[in-house]
Parts: sequence; structure tokens; C-alpha cells
Amino acid sequence: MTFKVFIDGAAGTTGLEIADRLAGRTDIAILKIADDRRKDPAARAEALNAADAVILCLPDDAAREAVSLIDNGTTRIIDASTAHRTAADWAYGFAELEPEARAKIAGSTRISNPGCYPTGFLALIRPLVRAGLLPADTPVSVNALSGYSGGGKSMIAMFEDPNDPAATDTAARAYALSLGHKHVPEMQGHAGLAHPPIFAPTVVRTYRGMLVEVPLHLHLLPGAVTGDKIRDTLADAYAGSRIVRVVRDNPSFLTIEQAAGTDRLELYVYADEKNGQARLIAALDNLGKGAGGAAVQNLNIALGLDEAEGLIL
Ligand SMILES: NC(=O)C1=CN([C@@H]2O[C@H](COP(=O)(O)OP(=O)(O)OC[C@H]3O[C@@H](n4cnc5c(N)ncnc54)[C@H](OP(=O)(O)O)[C@@H]3O)[C@@H](O)[C@H]2O)C=CC1
Ligand SMILES: CC(=O)N[C@@H](CCC(=O)OP(=O)(O)O)C(=O)O
Repeated sequence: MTFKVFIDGAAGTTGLEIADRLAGRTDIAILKIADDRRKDPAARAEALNAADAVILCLPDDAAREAVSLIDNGTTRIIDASTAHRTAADWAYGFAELEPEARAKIAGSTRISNPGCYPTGFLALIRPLVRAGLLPADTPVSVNALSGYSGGGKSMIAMFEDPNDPAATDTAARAYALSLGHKHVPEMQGHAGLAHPPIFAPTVVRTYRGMLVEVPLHLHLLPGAVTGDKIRDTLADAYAGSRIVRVVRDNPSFLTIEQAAGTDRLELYVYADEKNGQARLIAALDNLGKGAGGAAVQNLNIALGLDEAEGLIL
């Protein structure tokens, strides 16, 4: 069987990543529209309704518009934007996050792809909240580094503009300093936390890749929470996953590039029980498990295929 798939926003950063992963597959036929009509709602509506599944790689408003253009009740939608990530009537497209998540994705025509930073954060924190190691009212911070492709075509153009010294002379840029980043409700909501985490992201001069870190004060948690206990809880939560991997041998340093170019999500736990401190760190590719890889995984699940088909592991 061949499924018809339309990528709305196929010329963008995430759209191109997804097309790469689907190229050469005999079970998927990509529907295309002429380049000069790629923003034409009539042409998009035709492709959106003809497809078995669509992947929206668009800004939030255009993603909402695309959803409104689909009127057949059967096309499965995977939305890579932020528009529907906390909507109760959409399945949250993080198959490994909850025991029932995969079945919800498989049974839904509305699937929201997680944000890149929330993917790292939630993978580290949600199993700990669910297991009761981290009470829901624990104050939590998230420090993160992202490659500049995380900001899409406009940020790529800015970082690569040879005539803009403000960009080319910048190695790292801390941002979201107003504390109001759009990913915070997604992180808080899907983690099940009572308070919004303090989110401190930095974009760096490398194209792709991501490190997401949650520091924890173990001595403030109830019970004797150790690094081993956290690692075992995470390992149980992701047992059998080919994509989410809990690494047991801690290297002496981690790099933003180490999962770049892959769809893997690597989780590390560093702990110093004597001083009651831990650093939980996720390494991923913002364009891999953080966007395109997750979208292809969700597509596979929605179409009843092997979830890792076409992924770079
Ligand atoms: N980059 C990343 O690491 C991640 C991105 N995302 C999300 O994925 C979505 C896409 O992001 P990204 O690929 O980075 O962004 P880009 O800016 O690289 O690509 C967006 C694409 O959408 C096109 N577009 C804009 N408006 C319309 C419209 N009305 N109709 C059809 N096409 C339109 C743009 O056209 P044009 O080429 O003319 O600009 C562009 O090609 C965003 O919602 C983003 O937040 C999610 C996780 C990670
Ligand atoms: C470096 C950079 O700017 N990154 C983007 C997030 C990229 C991403 O995850 O996209 P979504 O917002 O759709 O999840 C940002 O912070 O807005």
C-alpha cells in the first residue's frame, strides 16, 4: 500500500528535513504543488484534502489556516508548529512520553509534534513526576543550547549573512530573557508541574544540535533520591525504545553536536549525592527528534507502520 503525504511548508527548514527522510520510500508518495502556488490556499486545500496524511511545517498562523482548509474528516494531520501543542483535542505526538501516548497518536487525525526544547525537557522530567520522585510543585529550571537552524530560514539567513557582523561575530546568544518563551506552557503542561519552569535558552553558532539541562537539588526532594534512582526510573520509562536512550556510562563532557544529524534522544544523569545535586541532560538534534524525525515517527505510527522507518538512528 502507498500512502499519499503532503508536506505544507515543504520549502522550509523542517519541511526539507522531512522530505529527506521520506525520499526513496516505496510506501509513501509525496504530493507536490507548483512552487509559485505553494502559499496559495486553493492549491494547498486541494493537496491537504487529497492526502492520507499531511505534515504542517509552517508558522503557527499558517498551520491554523491549513487545519481550517481540511474538510474531509479523514486526513491525518501532524502539525510541527506550536499552534496545537497544548490543545486538549489534539494527541501530543511524543510516543515515548506516556504509556498510552502511542495508541492516542495511532487513533487520532490531529497530532501535534512536540517542540525541540520541550522534547529534551519532558523526556527528562515527566517520568520523574509520574513516579513521584519529583513532586509536582518542585521549582524547576531548564538551561538549553540550540543550533541556529532552530530559528528556521530567517535565523539561518541571519547567522550566515557575511555582511552582518552582529550575527557573524556572535558565538552564542542568550535569549527569551523576558521569561515568556512560547515553549513554557507546553513544558509545564505535559510535565504535570504546578509552576512554569524557568527557561533559559541560548542559540549558538552551529547549524544543528541541542543540549537541554535540568539541574536538580536532590536534598530538597522527599525521600532519598539518588542519581541511580533517577537513571533507573528513566530507563524503565524508555525500555525497549530504539530512539530514546538512557546512557549509563557518563562521559566527562557532552557536546551540542553529539546527536546532530540523527533522530536519537540521549539522556544522561550526573549526580553528586554528597552535596545533594544532580544535572539531568538531554542531547538531541533540533531538526531530528526535535522536529523532522519526530514528525516522521508520528507519521509512521498514524499510518500503522514501523515507527522507526526512515529515521536516522
Ligand atoms: N527549525 C526547528 O528546529 C524547528 C521548527 N519547528 C516548527 O516547525 C515549523 C516550521 O519551522 P521551520 O521549518 O524552522 O521554519 P522555516 O521558516 O524554515 O520554514 C517555514 C516555511 O513555511 C513557508 N510558509 C510560510 N507561510 C506559508 C503559507 N501561508 N503557506 C505555505 N507556506 C508558508 C515559508 O515560506 P518561505 O520559504 O517563503 O519563507 C517556509 O518555507 C514552525 O512552526 C516551527 O516553530 C519545530 C521544532 C523545531
Ligand atoms: C534557536 C531558536 O530560536 N529556537 C526556536 C525554537 C525552535 C522550535 O522548537 O520550534 P517550535 O517553537 O515550533 O517548537 C525558538 O526558541 O523560538
